[in-house]
Amino acid sequence: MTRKELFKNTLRKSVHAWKLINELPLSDDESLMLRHFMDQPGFLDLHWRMFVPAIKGQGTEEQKQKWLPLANKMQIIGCYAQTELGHGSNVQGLETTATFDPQTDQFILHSPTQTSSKWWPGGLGKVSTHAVIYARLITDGKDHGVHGFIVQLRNMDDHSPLPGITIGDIGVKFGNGAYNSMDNGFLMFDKFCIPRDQMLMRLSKVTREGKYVPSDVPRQLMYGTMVSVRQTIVSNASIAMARAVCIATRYSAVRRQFGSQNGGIETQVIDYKTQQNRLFPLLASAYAFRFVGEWLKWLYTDVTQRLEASDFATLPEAHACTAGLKSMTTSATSDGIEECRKLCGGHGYLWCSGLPELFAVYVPACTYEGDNVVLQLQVARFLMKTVSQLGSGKAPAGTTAYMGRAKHLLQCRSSIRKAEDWLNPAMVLETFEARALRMAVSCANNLSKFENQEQGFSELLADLVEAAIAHCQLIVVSKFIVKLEGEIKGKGVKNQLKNLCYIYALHLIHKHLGDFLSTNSITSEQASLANHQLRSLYTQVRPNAVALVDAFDYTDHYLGSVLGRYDGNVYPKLFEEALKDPLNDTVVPDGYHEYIRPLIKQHLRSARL
Ligand SMILES: CCCCCCCCCC/C=C\CCCC(=O)SCCNC(=O)CCNC(=O)[C@H](O)C(C)(C)COP(=O)(O)OP(=O)(O)OC[C@H]1O[C@@H](n2cnc3c(N)ncnc32)[C@H](O)[C@@H]1OP(=O)(O)O
Ligand SMILES: Cc1cc2nc3c(=O)[nH]c(=O)nc-3n(C[C@H](O)[C@H](O)[C@H](O)COP(=O)(O)OP(=O)(O)OC[C@H]3O[C@@H](n4cnc5c(N)ncnc54)[C@H](O)[C@@H]3O)c2cc1C
Repeated sequence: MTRKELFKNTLRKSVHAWKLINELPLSDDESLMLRHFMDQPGFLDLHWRMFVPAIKGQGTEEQKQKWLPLANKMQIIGCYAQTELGHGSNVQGLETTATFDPQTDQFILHSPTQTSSKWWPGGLGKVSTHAVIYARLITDGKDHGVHGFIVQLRNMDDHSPLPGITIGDIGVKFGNGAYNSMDNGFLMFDKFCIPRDQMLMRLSKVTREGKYVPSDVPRQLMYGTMVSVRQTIVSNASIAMARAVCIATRYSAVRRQFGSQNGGIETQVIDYKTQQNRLFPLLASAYAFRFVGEWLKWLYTDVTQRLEASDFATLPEAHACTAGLKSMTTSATSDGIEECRKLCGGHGYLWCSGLPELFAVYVPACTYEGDNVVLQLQVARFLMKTVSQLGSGKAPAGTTAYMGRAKHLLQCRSSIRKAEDWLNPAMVLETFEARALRMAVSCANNLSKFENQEQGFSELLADLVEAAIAHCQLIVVSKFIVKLEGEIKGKGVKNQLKNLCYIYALHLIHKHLGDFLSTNSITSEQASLANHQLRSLYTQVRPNAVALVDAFDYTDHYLGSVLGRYDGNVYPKLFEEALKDPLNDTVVPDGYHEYIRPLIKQHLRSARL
């Protein structure tokens, strides 16, 4: 499809989905499932996942009563317009202004520079009638920082932009289809006025007289919508990883290369230990991310309930966990999808393998909802704070509780003696805890050598990110282990999941061996025992690998991959796909008479001379 066709077709699908949701009707969970099968980014994502939650989280009761019924019936369509051309990560650096005019009881929204143009918001370019706009609040000449406002963008009769608003799509993005179904947009305000009651005023207010009244709740609650989406992105990482792994695993069982004895059949590539060493850790990651996603959902629900009761104690941890796990799982999934493409050899590069499109549509997850490095630095700040409070009498809680055993973890030596010890959950966990704590403490020690903490922090950024990743990996491993300790339905399933859990953990040790060795969390002998155990786990997973991806229950239609077909009938279908290509509509291609024939005829003439 052309961009225009793709966009229009996505509108058609979205509106049809909305019709089904109402007519059947579908529950919230079923509606999410429908979005999952629609399988295309579109304006509904931003309306439901960001616009509505922003009003719910930051609006007063009156604002919610006014705006939510309209949004819930989709009588208005909204988006989340925070990022600008000049600033995305640095939210406090946004430039759009919202200046209160006491004469008219209005805010005047203005884009003072080119870099202050809103740039990127999904659904903004062509669809949204409204947006939650983030802008600097100015009253009586004083800048109070960034706040949220509900703003109507387009005329409700003919969809034209309201006077004072310039709006459009930012252009084609990475990939062929992929994220191009979405109208990511730009927006500029030219002294555009909105009534005072359209500032989202749950967290702070501006009175009729123009007085700014901050509330006593943390201002970071303004970032709540991002926390909520980051949490869902972790579960989505599992879905995308599982999809790529399903394709690569099934195809690896179909594909044969080398190893034929006496004219017999060749070896299935899935039987090569190199293939297993690249594929099975990704299979394990798909399960691991699913379980940590379930846990994160619980954590998010818990913190939301606490916030409602004005208990803000766990907010920093919820922020660190959602930011860190969003970052870690999306980076691993993007890399994993690309690895799955390579695992499928040349055919993985074909569009009909399903992997190029999956990669193109998935990879912006490393950037949207917070650049992955920027987010790990938030985790690092949280860890440095926690380390600095050790010994103060305040026991670390939640995911940093292990730091409370700092004395032990800083000096303990791993008691792994034989390969099977690597199947002991307590030993594995302690190894990850020791590594994470030692990396965090080492960063804290290095930071303390700087007189200026901020300067030290910026000097040590790379180490800090690594410490944050170590902490996040510990969380994923520990939540996988917790999952195994709970009730798991299905005969034999627990053993399979155990294998995957240890593959996940031991492969991380292998991949980050430098961390584990340099922190003395393990010795090189223990590392080689881990590798030995890993190979044995691969052998155990091998006979069940296809069943473990079939368990994701993806239909062929959803997978959209000739290589990942359930029936394994790959080769005839590759031909079928090739023959569908428009280039094969004619035997002699368009352009032959214009370019090829004159070229070769000229060659023949000169050859005769
Ligand atoms: C089934 C298939 C379906 C598929 C559907 C997929 C689902 C996804 C749908 C939507 C898809 C895409 C949408 C994408 C939308 C967007 O991208 S919206 C824009 C997102 N933008 C960002 O994420 C910006 C990133 N930047 C920030 O979040 C912050 O500014 C940053 C965290 C970098 C902080 O910058 P600072 O300037 O340092 O922060 P301050 O504002 O000064 O605050 C400092 C303190 O506040 C704490 N903090 C920061 N963020 C939060 C938070 N969210 N919650 C709680 N606390 C927070 C921070 O730790 C500091 O605390 P301290 O002072 O140290 O104690
Ligand atoms: C597909 C897509 C959809 C989006 N949808 C929306 C939307 O609906 N609404 C919306 O408001 N926004 C949206 N965005 C914008 C998105 O949230 C931002 O692009 C994102 O937050 C990253 O910010 P940035 O572009 O400013 O990156 P930058 O911060 O400019 O990053 C550039 C580089 O600088 C590095 N960097 C930046 N700061 C630091 C630092 N402090 N320390 C070390 N390194 C640093 C980063 O790691 C990165 O390598 C979307 C983006 C994409 C790609």
